[in-house]
Amino acid sequence: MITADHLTRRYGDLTAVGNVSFEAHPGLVTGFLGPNGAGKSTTMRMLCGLTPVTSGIAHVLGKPFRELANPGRQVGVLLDAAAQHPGRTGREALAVSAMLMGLPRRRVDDVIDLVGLTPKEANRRVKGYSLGMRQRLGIANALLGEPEVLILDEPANGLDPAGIRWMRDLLRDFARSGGTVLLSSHLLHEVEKVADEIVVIGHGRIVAQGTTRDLVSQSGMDLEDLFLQLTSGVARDLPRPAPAGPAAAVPAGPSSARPTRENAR
Ligand SMILES: Nc1ncnc2c1ncn2[C@@H]1O[C@H](COP(=O)(O)OP(=O)(O)OP(=O)(O)O)[C@@H](O)[C@H]1O
Repeated sequence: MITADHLTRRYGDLTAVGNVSFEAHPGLVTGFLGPNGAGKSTTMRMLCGLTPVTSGIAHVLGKPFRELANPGRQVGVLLDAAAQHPGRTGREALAVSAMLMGLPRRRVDDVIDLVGLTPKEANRRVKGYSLGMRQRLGIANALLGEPEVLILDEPANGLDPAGIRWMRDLLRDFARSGGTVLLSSHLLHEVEKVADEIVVIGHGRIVAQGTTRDLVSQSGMDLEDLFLQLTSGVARDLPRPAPAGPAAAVPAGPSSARPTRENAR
Protein backbone atom coordinates (compact mmCIF):
# COMPACT_ATOMS: atom_id res chain seq x y z
CA MET A 1 0.00 0.00 0.00
CA ILE A 2 1.23 3.47 -0.89
CA THR A 3 -0.39 6.61 0.45
CA ALA A 4 0.28 10.14 -0.73
CA ASP A 5 -1.52 12.54 1.59
CA HIS A 6 -1.63 16.16 0.45
CA LEU A 7 1.92 16.06 -0.83
CA THR A 8 3.32 19.43 -1.83
CA ARG A 9 6.78 20.35 -3.06
CA ARG A 10 7.75 23.89 -3.90
CA TYR A 11 10.93 25.14 -5.52
CA GLY A 12 10.95 28.88 -4.86
CA ASP A 13 7.85 30.23 -6.58
CA LEU A 14 7.25 27.01 -8.49
CA THR A 15 4.82 24.46 -7.07
CA ALA A 16 6.17 21.31 -8.68
CA VAL A 17 3.60 19.20 -6.80
CA GLY A 18 0.58 20.71 -5.04
CA ASN A 19 -1.69 18.94 -2.61
CA VAL A 20 -1.41 15.54 -4.26
CA SER A 21 -3.35 12.71 -2.59
CA PHE A 22 -3.86 9.17 -3.83
CA GLU A 23 -3.47 5.56 -2.80
CA ALA A 24 -2.01 2.56 -4.58
CA HIS A 25 -3.39 -0.73 -3.32
CA PRO A 26 -2.05 -4.27 -3.03
CA GLY A 27 -3.13 -6.54 -5.84
CA LEU A 28 -3.37 -3.66 -8.31
CA VAL A 29 -1.20 -1.86 -10.80
CA THR A 30 -1.69 1.88 -10.40
CA GLY A 31 -0.62 3.99 -13.35
CA PHE A 32 0.64 7.50 -12.65
CA LEU A 33 0.19 9.55 -15.77
CA GLY A 34 1.11 13.08 -16.68
CA PRO A 35 2.83 15.09 -19.39
CA ASN A 36 6.45 16.25 -19.15
CA GLY A 37 7.05 18.38 -16.11
CA ALA A 38 3.70 17.48 -14.50
CA GLY A 39 5.29 16.37 -11.23
CA LYS A 40 5.43 12.57 -11.53
CA SER A 41 9.10 12.13 -10.67
CA THR A 42 8.96 14.67 -7.86
CA THR A 43 5.99 12.83 -6.35
CA MET A 44 7.75 9.48 -6.63
CA ARG A 45 10.91 10.88 -5.10
CA MET A 46 8.87 12.22 -2.18
CA LEU A 47 7.29 8.78 -1.73
CA CYS A 48 10.79 7.31 -1.49
CA GLY A 49 12.10 9.98 0.87
CA LEU A 50 14.58 11.28 -1.71
CA THR A 51 13.00 14.70 -2.13
CA PRO A 52 11.88 16.36 1.09
CA VAL A 53 8.24 17.36 1.14
CA THR A 54 7.28 21.00 1.60
CA SER A 55 4.13 19.67 3.27
CA GLY A 56 2.05 16.52 3.38
CA ILE A 57 2.84 12.93 4.25
CA ALA A 58 3.96 9.96 2.17
CA HIS A 59 3.61 6.43 3.50
CA VAL A 60 4.73 3.15 1.99
CA LEU A 61 3.54 0.03 3.80
CA GLY A 62 2.19 2.27 6.53
CA LYS A 63 5.38 4.21 7.25
CA PRO A 64 7.49 6.98 5.81
CA PHE A 65 9.95 5.27 3.45
CA ARG A 66 12.93 6.24 5.58
CA GLU A 67 11.44 4.47 8.60
CA LEU A 68 11.19 1.10 6.85
CA ALA A 69 13.47 -1.42 8.54
CA ASN A 70 15.02 -2.81 5.35
CA PRO A 71 13.58 -0.77 2.50
CA GLY A 72 15.17 -2.85 -0.27
CA ARG A 73 13.43 -5.96 1.04
CA GLN A 74 10.08 -4.16 1.23
CA VAL A 75 10.00 -1.72 -1.67
CA GLY A 76 11.59 -2.09 -5.09
CA VAL A 77 12.40 1.30 -6.57
CA LEU A 78 13.46 2.28 -10.07
CA LEU A 79 13.56 6.03 -10.51
CA ASP A 80 16.27 6.58 -13.13
CA ALA A 81 17.59 3.64 -15.08
CA ALA A 82 20.30 5.82 -16.61
CA ALA A 83 21.78 6.61 -13.20
CA GLN A 84 23.64 3.39 -12.58
CA HIS A 85 27.33 3.00 -11.87
CA PRO A 86 28.88 2.92 -15.36
CA GLY A 87 32.07 1.16 -14.34
CA ARG A 88 30.46 -1.88 -12.72
CA THR A 89 29.12 -4.85 -14.57
CA GLY A 90 25.41 -5.50 -14.21
CA ARG A 91 26.20 -8.54 -12.10
CA GLU A 92 28.52 -6.55 -9.82
CA ALA A 93 25.90 -3.83 -9.35
CA LEU A 94 23.35 -6.43 -8.29
CA ALA A 95 25.88 -8.23 -6.08
CA VAL A 96 26.58 -5.00 -4.18
CA SER A 97 22.85 -4.44 -3.65
CA ALA A 98 22.37 -8.06 -2.57
CA MET A 99 25.18 -7.74 -0.06
CA LEU A 100 23.74 -4.52 1.37
CA MET A 101 20.35 -6.19 1.73
CA GLY A 102 21.77 -9.34 3.27
CA LEU A 103 20.63 -11.55 0.40
CA PRO A 104 22.29 -14.75 -0.78
CA ARG A 105 24.43 -14.40 -3.91
CA ARG A 106 22.23 -16.82 -5.83
CA ARG A 107 19.45 -14.25 -5.80
CA VAL A 108 21.58 -12.20 -8.23
CA ASP A 109 21.49 -15.03 -10.78
CA ASP A 110 17.76 -15.43 -10.20
CA VAL A 111 16.94 -11.81 -11.06
CA ILE A 112 19.36 -11.69 -14.00
CA ASP A 113 17.48 -14.63 -15.39
CA LEU A 114 14.10 -13.12 -14.49
CA VAL A 115 14.71 -9.86 -16.39
CA GLY A 116 16.10 -11.58 -19.45
CA LEU A 117 19.70 -10.36 -19.36
CA THR A 118 22.01 -13.03 -20.76
CA PRO A 119 25.01 -14.07 -18.61
CA LYS A 120 27.25 -12.37 -21.17
CA GLU A 121 25.30 -9.10 -20.89
CA ALA A 122 25.30 -9.31 -17.10
CA ASN A 123 29.09 -9.52 -17.18
CA ARG A 124 29.45 -6.37 -19.31
CA ARG A 125 30.05 -2.94 -17.81
CA VAL A 126 26.92 -0.83 -17.47
CA LYS A 127 28.46 1.99 -19.52
CA GLY A 128 28.08 -0.26 -22.57
CA TYR A 129 24.40 -0.99 -21.89
CA SER A 130 21.55 0.27 -24.06
CA LEU A 131 18.73 2.10 -22.26
CA GLY A 132 16.58 -1.03 -22.53
CA MET A 133 19.31 -3.11 -20.86
CA ARG A 134 19.64 -0.49 -18.14
CA GLN A 135 15.89 -0.68 -17.56
CA ARG A 136 16.12 -4.46 -17.22
CA LEU A 137 19.01 -4.08 -14.80
CA GLY A 138 17.06 -1.46 -12.85
CA ILE A 139 14.07 -3.79 -12.64
CA ALA A 140 16.36 -6.60 -11.52
CA ASN A 141 17.63 -4.35 -8.77
CA ALA A 142 14.08 -3.42 -7.77
CA LEU A 143 13.02 -7.09 -7.62
CA LEU A 144 16.15 -8.32 -5.89
CA GLY A 145 14.84 -8.13 -2.33
CA GLU A 146 11.48 -9.75 -3.23
CA PRO A 147 9.61 -6.61 -2.18
CA GLU A 148 5.87 -6.19 -1.63
CA VAL A 149 5.78 -2.84 -3.39
CA LEU A 150 7.23 -1.58 -6.67
CA ILE A 151 7.69 2.12 -7.42
CA LEU A 152 8.81 2.51 -11.02
CA ASP A 153 9.36 5.77 -12.91
CA GLU A 154 9.01 5.28 -16.67
CA PRO A 155 10.29 1.68 -16.61
CA ALA A 156 9.26 1.00 -20.20
CA ASN A 157 11.46 3.77 -21.65
CA GLY A 158 13.90 2.28 -24.10
CA LEU A 159 12.31 -1.17 -24.16
CA ASP A 160 11.47 -2.74 -27.49
CA PRO A 161 7.96 -4.13 -28.10
CA ALA A 162 8.91 -7.55 -26.74
CA GLY A 163 10.43 -5.85 -23.69
CA ILE A 164 7.30 -3.78 -23.13
CA ARG A 165 5.15 -6.90 -23.24
CA TRP A 166 7.53 -8.66 -20.88
CA MET A 167 7.31 -5.72 -18.47
CA ARG A 168 3.51 -5.71 -18.65
CA ASP A 169 3.32 -9.42 -17.82
CA LEU A 170 5.81 -9.04 -15.03
CA LEU A 171 3.89 -6.18 -13.40
CA ARG A 172 0.56 -7.96 -13.77
CA ASP A 173 1.96 -11.13 -12.20
CA PHE A 174 3.50 -9.12 -9.40
CA ALA A 175 0.17 -7.46 -8.62
CA ARG A 176 -1.75 -10.73 -8.99
CA SER A 177 0.42 -12.26 -6.32
CA GLY A 178 -0.64 -9.48 -3.96
CA GLY A 179 2.01 -6.84 -4.65
CA THR A 180 1.44 -3.10 -5.01
CA VAL A 181 2.69 -1.45 -8.19
CA LEU A 182 2.95 2.29 -8.82
CA LEU A 183 4.09 2.94 -12.34
CA SER A 184 4.64 6.32 -13.93
CA SER A 185 4.55 6.70 -17.67
CA HIS A 186 3.50 8.81 -20.56
CA LEU A 187 2.97 5.73 -22.72
CA LEU A 188 -0.79 5.99 -22.48
CA HIS A 189 -1.73 2.87 -24.40
CA GLU A 190 0.71 0.84 -22.43
CA VAL A 191 -0.66 2.11 -19.14
CA GLU A 192 -4.21 1.48 -20.29
CA LYS A 193 -3.27 -2.15 -20.94
CA VAL A 194 -1.59 -2.79 -17.63
CA ALA A 195 -3.07 -0.47 -15.01
CA ASP A 196 -6.13 -1.32 -12.93
CA GLU A 197 -6.28 2.21 -11.61
CA ILE A 198 -4.99 5.48 -12.95
CA VAL A 199 -3.97 8.73 -11.32
CA VAL A 200 -3.54 11.65 -13.71
CA ILE A 201 -1.40 14.62 -12.75
CA GLY A 202 -1.17 17.89 -14.63
CA HIS A 203 0.66 21.05 -13.60
CA GLY A 204 1.46 19.46 -10.25
CA ARG A 205 -2.18 18.71 -9.39
CA ILE A 206 -4.24 15.55 -9.55
CA VAL A 207 -6.77 16.04 -12.31
CA ALA A 208 -8.37 12.58 -12.32
CA GLN A 209 -8.16 9.26 -10.56
CA GLY A 210 -10.14 6.08 -10.62
CA THR A 211 -10.28 2.70 -12.23
CA THR A 212 -9.04 2.68 -15.79
CA ARG A 213 -12.34 1.25 -16.94
CA ASP A 214 -14.44 3.91 -15.22
CA LEU A 215 -12.31 6.81 -16.34
CA VAL A 216 -12.58 5.72 -19.93
CA SER A 217 -16.22 4.62 -19.91
CA GLN A 218 -17.57 7.57 -17.92
CA SER A 219 -15.72 10.18 -19.89
CA GLY A 220 -16.82 8.67 -23.18
CA MET A 221 -13.32 9.20 -24.55
CA ASP A 222 -10.36 6.99 -25.11
CA LEU A 223 -7.53 7.41 -22.64
CA GLU A 224 -5.47 9.53 -24.99
CA ASP A 225 -8.23 12.08 -25.58
CA LEU A 226 -9.10 12.12 -21.90
CA PHE A 227 -5.47 12.60 -20.93
CA LEU A 228 -4.94 15.42 -23.40
CA GLN A 229 -8.08 17.17 -22.31
CA LEU A 230 -7.33 16.82 -18.62
CA THR A 231 -3.74 17.89 -18.82
CA SER A 232 -4.15 20.69 -21.29
CA GLY A 233 -6.15 22.62 -18.73
CA VAL A 234 -9.29 22.84 -20.80
CA ALA A 235 -11.36 20.06 -19.24
CA ARG A 236 -14.67 21.75 -18.63
CA ASP A 237 -17.51 19.38 -19.27
CA LEU A 238 -16.22 16.05 -18.14
CA PRO A 239 -18.65 13.91 -16.20
CA ARG A 240 -17.92 13.46 -12.54
CA PRO A 241 -17.58 9.72 -12.20
CA ALA A 242 -19.03 8.12 -9.10
CA PRO A 243 -16.56 6.76 -6.56
CA ALA A 244 -15.56 3.30 -7.65
CA GLY A 245 -13.19 0.89 -6.03
CA PRO A 246 -10.51 1.79 -3.57
CA ALA A 247 -9.51 4.99 -5.31
CA ALA A 248 -12.51 7.09 -6.07
CA ALA A 249 -12.75 8.43 -9.54
CA VAL A 250 -12.47 12.11 -8.93
CA PRO A 251 -13.29 14.94 -10.96
CA ALA A 252 -11.16 15.95 -12.86
CA GLY A 253 -12.87 18.89 -12.40
CA PRO A 254 -12.74 21.92 -14.46
CA SER A 255 -10.99 24.06 -11.94
CA SER A 256 -8.49 21.44 -10.88
CA ALA A 257 -7.57 20.79 -14.45
CA ARG A 258 -6.84 24.40 -15.19
CA PRO A 259 -3.45 25.78 -14.30
CA THR A 260 -3.71 28.16 -11.41
CA ARG A 261 -1.40 31.03 -10.71
CA GLU A 262 0.25 28.89 -8.09
CA ASN A 263 1.03 25.99 -10.33
CA ALA A 264 1.23 27.57 -13.73
CA ARG A 265 4.67 27.58 -15.23
N1 LIG B 1 15.40 20.12 -8.11
C1 LIG B 1 14.54 20.92 -8.76
N2 LIG B 1 14.69 22.25 -8.73
C2 LIG B 1 13.82 23.07 -9.36
N3 LIG B 1 12.75 22.63 -10.08
C3 LIG B 1 12.56 21.31 -10.14
C4 LIG B 1 13.43 20.38 -9.49
N4 LIG B 1 12.97 19.12 -9.73
C5 LIG B 1 11.88 19.25 -10.49
N5 LIG B 1 11.63 20.57 -10.75
C6 LIG B 1 10.54 21.10 -11.53
O1 LIG B 1 9.33 20.54 -11.04
C7 LIG B 1 8.43 20.30 -12.12
C8 LIG B 1 8.00 18.83 -12.08
O2 LIG B 1 9.12 18.05 -12.49
P1 LIG B 1 9.07 16.47 -12.52
O3 LIG B 1 10.44 16.01 -12.90
O4 LIG B 1 8.51 15.97 -11.25
O5 LIG B 1 8.03 16.19 -13.68
P2 LIG B 1 7.71 14.85 -14.45
O6 LIG B 1 6.23 14.74 -14.51
O7 LIG B 1 8.45 13.71 -13.84
O8 LIG B 1 8.28 15.16 -15.91
P3 LIG B 1 8.95 14.19 -17.03
O9 LIG B 1 7.84 13.33 -17.57
O10 LIG B 1 9.43 15.17 -18.05
O11 LIG B 1 10.04 13.41 -16.39
C9 LIG B 1 9.16 20.70 -13.39
O12 LIG B 1 8.77 22.02 -13.73
C10 LIG B 1 10.60 20.67 -13.00
O13 LIG B 1 11.35 21.59 -13.76
